[in-house]
Amino acid sequence: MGQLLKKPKTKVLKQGVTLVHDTEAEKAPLKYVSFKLVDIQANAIYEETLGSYECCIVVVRGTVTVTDGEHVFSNIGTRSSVFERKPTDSVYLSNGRSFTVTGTSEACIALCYAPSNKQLPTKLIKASDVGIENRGQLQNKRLVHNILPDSDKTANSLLVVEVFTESGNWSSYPPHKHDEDNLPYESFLEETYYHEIDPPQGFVFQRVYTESRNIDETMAVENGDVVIVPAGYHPVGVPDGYASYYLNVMAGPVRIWKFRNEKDHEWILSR
Ligand SMILES: O=C[C@H](O)[C@@H](O)[C@H](O)CC(=O)O
Repeated sequence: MGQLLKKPKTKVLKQGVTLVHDTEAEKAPLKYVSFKLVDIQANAIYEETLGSYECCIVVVRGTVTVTDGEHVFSNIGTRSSVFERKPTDSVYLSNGRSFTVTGTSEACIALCYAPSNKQLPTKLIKASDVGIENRGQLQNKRLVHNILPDSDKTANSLLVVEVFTESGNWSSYPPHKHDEDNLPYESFLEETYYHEIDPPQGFVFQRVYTESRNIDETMAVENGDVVIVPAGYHPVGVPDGYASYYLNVMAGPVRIWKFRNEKDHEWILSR
């Protein structure tokens, strides 16, 4: 297997708290972005103190209570499955903050990290405040929940978005990249994908490839996998009969999402 596809690797941290993904521990080839996925049982507590990182805690499913010692966000989370296709609650915590997450039901949280040196206020990103976008046409349609878009100044470097792609459709397509620090034409953003598939025995195809093809991995991605995008184009194709969910984390030297479509495939936008 190449180095960009990460399968779940469970590690019990303490009673009722299981680490499922940890890109840093898995030595992912990333400098800016890191990602953890944690399963929390009811009444179990995950705790962490952030160094020079900020973190967006996304309540993937179930409900939790988050506190940083000053704020308490009780019983947040809106769904028992991502495939309810509704936005969820998230919490932004800046560098230097300590926090705990207590399960108020059986829950799964995504911890999305990026560098941060200027401490910003802790913030509950309510489901009702998440921007919803229907993008694309024909077989390129997808539903996007903008949890932390670059237009939202809550964070210093973190960008977080979740994307739903229905049966037989493509997303992150036409292939685009954001791997050159060349504004205003393109920004450099590393990216992670946390994938879920419905029904869960399904798979999606994702290719990650650079202009030079020094990176060129085509993966069959299964439910619960993570894909690392250090650079390059990164389209996703969803087989007939299945639905795809992925949670994206992006970060780089400048917090702007400015991508470039691959010239060979840009024509599909003008149909
Ligand atoms: O760069 C961002 C990621 O590729 C996805 O969030 C993508 O933009 C989703 C989409 O528009 O298909």
